[in-house]
Amino acid sequence: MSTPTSVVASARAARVVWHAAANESGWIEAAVAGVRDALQAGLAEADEAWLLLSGGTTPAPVYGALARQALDWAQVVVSLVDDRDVDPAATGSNARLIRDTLLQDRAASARFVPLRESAPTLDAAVVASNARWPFPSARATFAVAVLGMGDDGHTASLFPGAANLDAALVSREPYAAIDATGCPVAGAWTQRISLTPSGLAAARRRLLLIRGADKRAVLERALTPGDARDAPIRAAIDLQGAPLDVFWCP
Ligand SMILES: O=C(O)[C@H](O)[C@@H](O)[C@H](O)[C@H](O)COP(=O)(O)O
Repeated sequence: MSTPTSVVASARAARVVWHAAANESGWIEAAVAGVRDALQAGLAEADEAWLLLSGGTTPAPVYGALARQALDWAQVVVSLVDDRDVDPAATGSNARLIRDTLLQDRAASARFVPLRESAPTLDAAVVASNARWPFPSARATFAVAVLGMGDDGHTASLFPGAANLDAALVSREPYAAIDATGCPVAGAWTQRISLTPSGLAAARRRLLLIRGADKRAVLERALTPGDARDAPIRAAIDLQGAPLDVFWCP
């Protein structure tokens, strides 16, 4: 017997906690507090707390403010939710974004584990990242993942319409290669390495940073019944464990 639409919609809505701020400074403060609290919880139970970050144009001010937080950064491992198949010094590199924003100030003492640089080719980088994946672990916890979302409902580099999206959505590996050729929101960076829902499921906390009315509407639509292939953010919303903490401002 199929589940009534209203039940699916309310089930998804219950998997999201909204943290709406009136302005950018309030949004930054709330998001930084969310990440800091998740890292501190992770450090309270393990020697190492992992923080996986997304790229894009939205999170930089949050990462810059986070870098100034008084945390035991030497016990934090920073890695990526996804990256593009570009040189680490290129403007489109998420690794470069993290180096330029988060790995400064107090957070400079964190260990950084980039994705794309770990091997000569994208496919080899996916193999290396999956081989290196430490979770579950007795000494490290995947404390928090910071996600973004595009206007097409993608998160990480899980783009609707991507050739290998279906396989990535059901993969048991933490990372997958994504060919986002033909996906408008991917822009010039069509070849990607991305966390899969399996990889994201290992995170104790998952935070989504979005801004503006358009993205709020995209997320509200994603809370209605429908397939994650049409709005891959649904794969993050539907994960078991802690609900998705959404930090939004106009
Ligand atoms: O590599 C990337 O592009 C990101 O990891 C991606 O998941 C990003 O978070 C969204 O595309 C939102 O990007 P904006 O913040 O630029 O809208």
